[in-house]
Amino acid sequence: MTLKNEQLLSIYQQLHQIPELGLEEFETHKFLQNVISAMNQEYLEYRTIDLLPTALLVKVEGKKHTKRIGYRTDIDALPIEEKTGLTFASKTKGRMHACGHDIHMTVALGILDYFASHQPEFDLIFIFQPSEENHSGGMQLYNSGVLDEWMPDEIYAFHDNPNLPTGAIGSLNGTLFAGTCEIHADFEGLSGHAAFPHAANDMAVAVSAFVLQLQTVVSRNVDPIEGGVVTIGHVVAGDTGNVIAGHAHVDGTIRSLTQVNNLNMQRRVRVIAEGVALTYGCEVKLTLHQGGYLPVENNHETTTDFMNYMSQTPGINFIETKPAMTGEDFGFLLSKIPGTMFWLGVNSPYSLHSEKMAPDTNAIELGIQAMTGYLEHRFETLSAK
Ligand SMILES: CC(=O)N[C@@H](CCC[C@H](N)C(=O)O)C(=O)O
Repeated sequence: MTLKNEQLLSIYQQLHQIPELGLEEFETHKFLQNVISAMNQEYLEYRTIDLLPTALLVKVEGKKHTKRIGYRTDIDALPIEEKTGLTFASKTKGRMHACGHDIHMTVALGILDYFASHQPEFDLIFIFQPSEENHSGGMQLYNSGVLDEWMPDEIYAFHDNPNLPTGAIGSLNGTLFAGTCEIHADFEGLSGHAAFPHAANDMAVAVSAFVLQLQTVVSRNVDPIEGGVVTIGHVVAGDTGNVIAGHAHVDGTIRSLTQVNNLNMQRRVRVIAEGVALTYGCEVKLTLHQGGYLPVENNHETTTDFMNYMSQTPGINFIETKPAMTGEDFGFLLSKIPGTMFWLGVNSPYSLHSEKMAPDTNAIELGIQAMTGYLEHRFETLSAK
């Protein structure tokens, strides 16, 4: 059987209702297994990973085994309270598929279902990967060795994009997404009475200086043609208005389109933190964590073929996009396996990670059609080589 559009929509709505954070996607894993177990099993083989129990790999045995193509979807959600008002909104308080990984999973299931009943020319490896938003699920999966026997020769994945028209396919040759590095810093000073600042060491002042000085990293240390991002999204200091804060904490992110630039920005953030500690006579504990969030660098050969197919095939709206400062741990997989990441338009007025993000679900069918068509075309290209 092949899944009909109403069934795909129902799968999407059920996934949307059960968002789970990275490494906790147990219900999602079970749901995926149930859906896949109803497909034609003739060509399917499965792998799970003891150390990453929510991951699931499915091989579709091809007619030939001389090439292997990987297709990856992420499966985790975000710690966000949903405010879409949808009838099938999240059933779990404080959890939401606000990054559209439920769309990614549904499209992956649609493609898998198609090839489960139309045996592919070569082996296909479907990777249902946990924890894209944090904990570097892609890197953990790769390092687990699960792919060693099933290593794809090339790999593909997409991210949904609320700014593109429904079903549009976007990509580029080169770096699609940024490499990211998390910033976490704790400042320790001395709390005291608001009336006696000279007898205390105010971490509200120190952390303010840190946040302001970080603004010089992109403006003064980065080649303006290359660009970069340093965002501090979370600052806390002290507890009340008449007590000097003895402790402050910040969380943020560094983003750049090259790894060289990312390392340069990390070095500047470290120097600024040390400088603030010296200036304000406090202790600072700084953690910079990049993990597997390397820049997403599309391979020239696969991406040229992908873009040619998408731009020349009737019925596909292909848009050559600019690089974006979003991060993706698919960057790690692309640093090991050549391949292509692309966008799928879902036309929503609300951005990724918004509590109101509600993708246009018509994109599901269009995404499945575009990608099954491309894979069939890719098999022909590879067979002719
Ligand atoms: C597509 C997307 O929104 N990805 C996330 C990836 C987060 C990486 C890491 N946890 C970090 O915060 O640097 C993004 O925020 O871009």
